[in-house]
Amino acid sequence: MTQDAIVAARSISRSFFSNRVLNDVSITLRAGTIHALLGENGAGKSTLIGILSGALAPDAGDIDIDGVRHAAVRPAIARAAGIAVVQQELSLTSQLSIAENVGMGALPRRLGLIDYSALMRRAHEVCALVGLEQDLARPVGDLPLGQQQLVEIAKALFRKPRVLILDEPTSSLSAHEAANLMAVLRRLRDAGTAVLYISHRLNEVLALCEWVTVLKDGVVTADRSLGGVDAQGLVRLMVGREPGDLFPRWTPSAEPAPIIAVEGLSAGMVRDVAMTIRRGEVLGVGGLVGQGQEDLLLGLYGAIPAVAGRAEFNGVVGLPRSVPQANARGLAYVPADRKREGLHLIHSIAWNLMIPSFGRAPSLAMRRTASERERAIALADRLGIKGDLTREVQALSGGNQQKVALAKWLPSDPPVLLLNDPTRGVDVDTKREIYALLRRFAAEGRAVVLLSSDTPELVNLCDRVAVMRAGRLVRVLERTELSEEAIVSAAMESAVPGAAA
Ligand SMILES: Nc1ncnc2c1ncn2[C@@H]1O[C@H](COP(=O)(O)OP(=O)(O)OP(=O)(O)O)[C@@H](O)[C@H]1O
Repeated sequence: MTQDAIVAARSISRSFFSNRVLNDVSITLRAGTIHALLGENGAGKSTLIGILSGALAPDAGDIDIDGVRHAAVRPAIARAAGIAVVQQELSLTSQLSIAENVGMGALPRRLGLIDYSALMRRAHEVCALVGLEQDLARPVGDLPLGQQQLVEIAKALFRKPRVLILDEPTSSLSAHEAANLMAVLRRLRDAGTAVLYISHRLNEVLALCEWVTVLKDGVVTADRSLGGVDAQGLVRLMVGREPGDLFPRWTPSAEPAPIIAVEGLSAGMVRDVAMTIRRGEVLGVGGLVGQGQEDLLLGLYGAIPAVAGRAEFNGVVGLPRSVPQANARGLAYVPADRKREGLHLIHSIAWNLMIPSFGRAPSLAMRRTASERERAIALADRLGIKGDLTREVQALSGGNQQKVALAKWLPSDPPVLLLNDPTRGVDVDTKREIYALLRRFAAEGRAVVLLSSDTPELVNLCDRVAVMRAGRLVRVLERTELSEEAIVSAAMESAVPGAAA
């Protein structure tokens, strides 16, 4: 690469207590280059970007910014140099408006006061750029997770960064929004921005990036051009061995009789949805971000009130009116926002895994039973959650937190499992394990409803895919009709009221 280095980190090491997370890591970010940073969950990617952006100090090593050497980057230095980060976990303030969140920390001022018209103008520009079509006065907390992710990206662009670091920016975006973001990143690259792009979606990395640095257990195992590398080659670089197939081979096992049948369901954003869910199937739920997919799952789960609808649920007539009622009818729900809903962050991995199914409180620490402990160990093993199970969940990498959130539901074997984007932020090896697990689950005669922003996952794993737009179910694609193009075009078509799954 011949472009100018803006940031050059050399021999960076960093430990948390006795755990050495980065070991002698060097990386150079150059103007006009999109650079991928890859590695499995827990490899040290977020820690490295924390160090590059001033959120964390290294224990050893130094960092040149525009040719000036720093032992550690302070946040003010990073800001002045134009380094902006889009974090994996959102850092927005729910009560503030979209515009205020986007401008936060860089509010334009005039005569000492906030210049609201300049704020709105610039906020409009960057929101339009990322494809966020919303009233900018709306509180961010009202938006679904995918749109919040767009706000987070708009917030970074608001600062006109010279170095833009994105940690899993498309993990809650649909194929359409992700493609739009990639077009934006290419334009920024062409205008000279250095982009560091972290993603577990390898097709995106191949389509977007010119250079890759791979971390494995905190050590750089590759730092090279992406020219001539294919998806299998990327996996090989990351896991250090020959990759197997990502998706399991499976034969359809759906029973014709539905376990759940719903008509005229309206709940939250959802309008007049008719659908069936069958034992033995994985039913995908897709579409553009924020079209009511999450509300559909929450409506089925009794977590948001249904204003209308008839239903038969596992032999019982009527929609569940509350989460305990849904649990009693055999439904489990794994939320997307693991930090806020799925996990008890200040408790250990073991404690989280020991919480028995359907919300019963775990036994007190002094009285934990051997079977609870054994269950936690077996679950951790089943999903490849490595290391000491007494660690607090908040100290885990994002992907490993997601594994814990999923693992805690597995032993209860609920007849219907509602999953909200379960592989978001999860590395390729764990994805493979989760996919195999979900198909096994279906083969055992249970039903899986898989809301996913990852279109290849919908195509390769699902018996049928329900596509939503503006709160309505516009199309149900059967297995024989499934392709990424079919899902995207169904998502973009205008709504067809009354289409039924
Ligand atoms: N604040 C912290 N305290 C203790 N350990 C931490 C802390 N932050 C990160 N770690 C540990 O550092 C290691 C690297 O985590 P990091 O988040 O950098 O990984 P990552 O490559 O970004 O993973 P992912 O793909 O899952 O996001 C993990 O073992 C994690 O548990």
